[in-house]
Amino acid sequence: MITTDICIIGAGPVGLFAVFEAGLLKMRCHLIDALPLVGGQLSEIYPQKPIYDIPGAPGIIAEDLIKNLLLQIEEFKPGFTLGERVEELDRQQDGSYIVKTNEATEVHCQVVVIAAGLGSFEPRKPAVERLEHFEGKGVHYMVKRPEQFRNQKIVLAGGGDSALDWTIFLADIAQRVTLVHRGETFRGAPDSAAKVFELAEAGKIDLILQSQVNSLGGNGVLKEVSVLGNDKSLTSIPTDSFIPLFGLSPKLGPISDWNLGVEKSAVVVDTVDYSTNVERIYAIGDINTYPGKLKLILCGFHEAAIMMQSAFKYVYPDQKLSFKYTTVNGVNAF
Ligand SMILES: Cc1cc2nc3c(=O)[nH]c(=O)nc-3n(C[C@H](O)[C@H](O)[C@H](O)COP(=O)(O)OP(=O)(O)OC[C@H]3O[C@@H](n4cnc5c(N)ncnc54)[C@H](O)[C@@H]3O)c2cc1C
Repeated sequence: MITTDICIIGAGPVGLFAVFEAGLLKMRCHLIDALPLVGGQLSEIYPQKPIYDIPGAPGIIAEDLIKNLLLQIEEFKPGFTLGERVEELDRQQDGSYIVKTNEATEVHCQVVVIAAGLGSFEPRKPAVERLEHFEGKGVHYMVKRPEQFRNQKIVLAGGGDSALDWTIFLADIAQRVTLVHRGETFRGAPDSAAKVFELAEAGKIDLILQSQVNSLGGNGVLKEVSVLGNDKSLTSIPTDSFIPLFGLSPKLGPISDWNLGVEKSAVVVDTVDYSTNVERIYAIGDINTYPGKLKLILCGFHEAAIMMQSAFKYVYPDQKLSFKYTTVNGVNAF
């Protein structure tokens, strides 16, 4: 059995930064993630996307932010169990917990921090004939490595931020990008929508509005998509890759069995310290909800700092916590 002070479920950006905040208070952490790699959505969904709203790190590429977070917590020597999903929390008589995974790993801890993001997230799949048949043979639900699309003919579908951002990004490296959207206007950021219209007007991409991709064709690998217009017209587009981007459907998974307050697939927390309704269990980052919640990385970082100050009392019940600034470079490890 692994023994630690704080067990963090989810090694996304927020779970990783929580290790730093715990470390400043001399609390040890062990992280568990269902994915085989750390970084959460940043590693799994958009490793190459620039992030513009991290204070002091303008335009940082997602995977670089994760590398930096790992560097920042290195001195606190966190433990990692990757590729295993937390299934069960077992409360002990003294109030501590044993956290159990699907691979029978057990972690004994004083405090549980749920930093599980979207839970077990799955892409929303549109109703397109033969979509699943071409998965891995031309159909991609995420853009993990944009380079793989270099010089390809690509069709994207969707009207949100992901569809707009990737249309703009891939326009520079693909042979041809076509964006298909069922509406006339986009749900995504107005700036990105304006840029997409600009690219279409300049002839750099093809924009097909008021239409939907309705079937895929090819022999073994994807060769074409067929697009059905609202006016019932049918167009066939030669395609190497089809990327439907209709968001992720959050699934709480085992978290919904832990007697926590849950609203709209998120864990309800107290905004004083991001604690849940169950003592010694906190929830931070995208997984939690409270009035005014914003699902942003920097909000999760803030929650981690506040939450660790509150958790201190369970790890060091005999000590009084006094707030200090981090003024020393190189905090001692344990
Ligand atoms: C395309 C896109 C672009 C974005 N751009 C920005 C941006 O520019 N700026 C910004 O601030 N935010 C952005 N976001 C949002 C940002 O990615 C999230 O706010 C952030 O990832 C939340 O971090 P997190 O650590 O809470 O959760 P996540 O990154 O979701 O990580 C949670 C981890 O928990 C794991 N997990 C879940 N359940 C279990 C379980 N039972 N057992 C073990 N592990 C589990 C998951 O596998 C996952 O790795 C973007 C999101 C998307 C999809």
